[in-house]
Amino acid sequence: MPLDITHPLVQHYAERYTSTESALLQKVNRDTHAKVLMPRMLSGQLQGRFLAMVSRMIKPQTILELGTYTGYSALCLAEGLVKGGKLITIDANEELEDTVRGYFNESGYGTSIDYRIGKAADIIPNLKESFDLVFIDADKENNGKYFDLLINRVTLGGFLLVDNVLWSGKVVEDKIDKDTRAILSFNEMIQHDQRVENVLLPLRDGLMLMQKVKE
Ligand SMILES: C[S@@+](CC[C@H](N)C(=O)[O-])C[C@H]1O[C@@H](n2cnc3c(N)ncnc32)[C@H](O)[C@@H]1O
Repeated sequence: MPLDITHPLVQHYAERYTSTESALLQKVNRDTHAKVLMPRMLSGQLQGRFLAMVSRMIKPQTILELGTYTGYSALCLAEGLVKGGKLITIDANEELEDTVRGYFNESGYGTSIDYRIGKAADIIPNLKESFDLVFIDADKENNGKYFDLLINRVTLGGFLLVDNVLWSGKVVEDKIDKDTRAILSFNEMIQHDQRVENVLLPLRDGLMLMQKVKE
């Protein structure tokens, strides 16, 4: 049985006292729950407002997201882009492409978002940019590989966020499956990496927030 990271009543209270989503984000959230497989993957209001707030604090010129899904978190992160800034978001699933492009165009961030379809590990080596903010939310077993591929592409003082690092609480259970093992070893690796300062936030399914402090 997966654990609730946050007591459901506390979660509900936190959502109630967090800014509401824009009309477009509400639509993305609603449509995803009505029409798309695994809607639980969508960041949602609380985490989405957190991502938007972090991005607005950083004011990034360049953002990279791995795992676009229906575009919800990309739209949140784009809120903090400086004028002329760019967000690259990558997803392996081409089935959602038209819908997601529609949301991006509707958002007003359409020209700032570079949406790529393909496997993250194939696309990352061809990216020329360095990034002020990276959000890793794709295939969880490759979190470590993505961190290794990207850490030299993050600007000094820049930030990374990795989602689902508490894996429905399975990280503290006795019985460990393959996916949980990958999450555990990623968290362990980050804890010992001197290039980053890290905070594991028990928000939703766990967010690892890191700042690159050393080359
Ligand atoms: C958890 S969802 C992303 C949720 C989204 N970031 C949000 O918060 O609304 C994970 C996404 O990663 C994508 N994905 C899985 N493996 C991938 C890979 N190797 N490369 C790129 N995307 C991948 C899936 O297709 C899925 O849409």
